[in-house]
Amino acid sequence: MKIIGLTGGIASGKSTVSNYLEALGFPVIDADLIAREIVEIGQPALEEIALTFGKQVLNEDGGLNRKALGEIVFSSEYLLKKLNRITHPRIINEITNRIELYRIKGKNSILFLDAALLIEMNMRKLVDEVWLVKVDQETQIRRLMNRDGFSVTEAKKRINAQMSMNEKEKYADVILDNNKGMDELYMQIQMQLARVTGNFSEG
Ligand SMILES: CC(C)(COP(=O)(O)OP(=O)(O)OC[C@H]1O[C@@H](n2cnc3c(N)ncnc32)[C@H](O)[C@@H]1O)[C@@H](O)C(=O)NCCC(=O)NCCS
Ligand SMILES: Nc1ncnc2c1ncn2[C@@H]1O[C@H](COP(=O)(O)OP(=O)(O)OP(=O)(O)O)[C@@H](O)[C@H]1O
Repeated sequence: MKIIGLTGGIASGKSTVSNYLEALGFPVIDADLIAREIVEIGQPALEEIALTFGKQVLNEDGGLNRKALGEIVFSSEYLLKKLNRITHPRIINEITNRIELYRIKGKNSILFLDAALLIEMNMRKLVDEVWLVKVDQETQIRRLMNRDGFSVTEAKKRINAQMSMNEKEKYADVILDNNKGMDELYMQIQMQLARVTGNFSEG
C-alpha cells in the first residue's frame, strides 16, 4: 500500500482534489471530518473544550458552536495551542487507526490522507509522499471569503494560523498549482496518478 498525504493551506483546494480522487475510486481519509467526529456530543474532547473555553462555545443542545470557538482560537495563538493540545492527539490517534485498518485489509492500493495540518501536526512520517495544493495568497483569500463568508481580516487570521505556503513547499514531493481552473487542476492530478499507479490498483 502507498499512502499519499494531501496538504495545503486553508481553502487551497484540498477537498476539491480529494473529491476528484474519491470519484475516481481512491480511498481518502479526511482529517477535517475526523476533527469533527472527535468533538461530537458525548466525546471526552468536547467536555475538555467546554471546561477550557467555557459554555460560550456550546450551542443550546450541548453541541460545539464552531463559529464561536473559531472566533476565539483564530484570534489568539495561545488559545489555538490550547485547543490543539486537546484535539490533535485524538485526531492523530484516529488517523493512525484508520491507516492500520487499511493495512490489515491488505489491499495493494493507494490511500490518500487529506490534512491541512499534515506538516504542523508532524504526520509527514505517516505518509510515503506529500502532494501540496498551492494557491497565491490573493486567490486563497478570495476563495475563502466566497466559500465561508469571511471578511478579509477573518480570512487572513485563519491563513496566518498555519505554516506559510513557502515553508510547506519544503516538505512537498509534488506541487499541484490550483491558481487556474478545475480542469487544469484535474490534469495535474491525472499526471501524478499515471506516475504512481504503476503497480497499484484503485480503491
Ligand atoms: C476551531 C474550529 C471549531 C472552527 O471550525 P470551522 O467549522 O470554522 O472550521 P473547519 O473545522 O471546517 O476548518 C476549516 C479549516 O480551518 C483550518 N484549521 C482548522 N483547525 C485549525 C488549527 N487548529 N490550526 C490551523 N488551522 C486550522 C484548516 O485549514 C481547516 O481545513 C475547528 O477548526 C476545530 O475544531 N479545529 C481544531 C481541530 C483541527 O486542528 N483541525 C484540523 C485537522 S487537520
Ligand atoms: N481551481 C479552482 N477554481 C475555482 N474555484 C476553486 C478551485 N479550486 C477550489 N475552488 C473553490 O475554492 C474553495 C476552497 O476549496 P476547497 O474547499 O477544496 O479547499 P480546502 O483546501 O479543502 O479548504 P479547507 O482547508 O478549509 O478544508 C471552494 O469553494 C472550492 O469550490
